[in-house]
Amino acid sequence: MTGRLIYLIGPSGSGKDSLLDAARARLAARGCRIVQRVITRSVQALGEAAQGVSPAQFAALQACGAFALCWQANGLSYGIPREIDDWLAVGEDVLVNGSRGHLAQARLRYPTLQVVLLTVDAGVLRQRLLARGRESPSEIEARLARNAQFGERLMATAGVHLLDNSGPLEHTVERLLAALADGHCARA
Ligand SMILES: Nc1ncnc2c1ncn2[C@@H]1O[C@H](COP(=O)(O)OP(=O)(O)OP(=O)(O)O)[C@@H](O)[C@H]1O
Ligand SMILES: O=P(O)(O)OC[C@H]1O[C@H](OP(=O)(O)O)[C@H](O)[C@@H]1O
Repeated sequence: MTGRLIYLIGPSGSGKDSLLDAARARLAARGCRIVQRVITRSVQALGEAAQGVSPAQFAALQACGAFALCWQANGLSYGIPREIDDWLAVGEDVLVNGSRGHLAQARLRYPTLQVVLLTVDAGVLRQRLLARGRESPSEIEARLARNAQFGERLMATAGVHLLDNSGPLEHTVERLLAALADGHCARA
């Protein structure tokens, strides 16, 4: 029996961490794990359920095969611990906060990956990033510029389930849970 790997992606500031936090208990009640990421970000700026490591520590973990998936973006390195393979192997569903830039590689390793793309109106996105205040104004502009690389191409990609988070977070939580329960997140 193999569990489902659900790969949540979306622009920086679209609300991935907020959505995972808000849905965490209900996902757990359904047997879906949310994996803790390893990120080369200072503990002060983590702002999410992630493990902060130095670049040297990240490189050492990567070298010894600690990650099922890993990527670089926004000047940081991100790793998904390989424990997810054990969970999937015993039939547990696993949800990861992924990267749009790493989607093709993730699909190569996990051909049945279920992709959920969180979307948000452009003006709302900028306001949310500014209000969050985790990055400097120039870093925020760089993140918005990164979004332009992806454009709307991903929204038209087969096997990508769109989930809009421009409105209240509680509504997005309900729609995520419904999509997962109904199997609307078709396997790629
Ligand atoms: N539906 C919503 N309504 C209002 N504010 C929201 C909503 N969803 C998220 N936010 C706020 O938007 C900001 C960005 O959300 P969050 O940090 O979860 O985004 P993210 O996609 O995880 O970003 P990143 O990829 O950069 O970590 C936060 O300040 C959060 O509180
Ligand atoms: O732009 P793309 O490739 O989708 O994602 C790049 C990475 O940046 C964001 O993390 P954070 O804002 O640093 O927490 C995402 O969660 C992702 O891991």
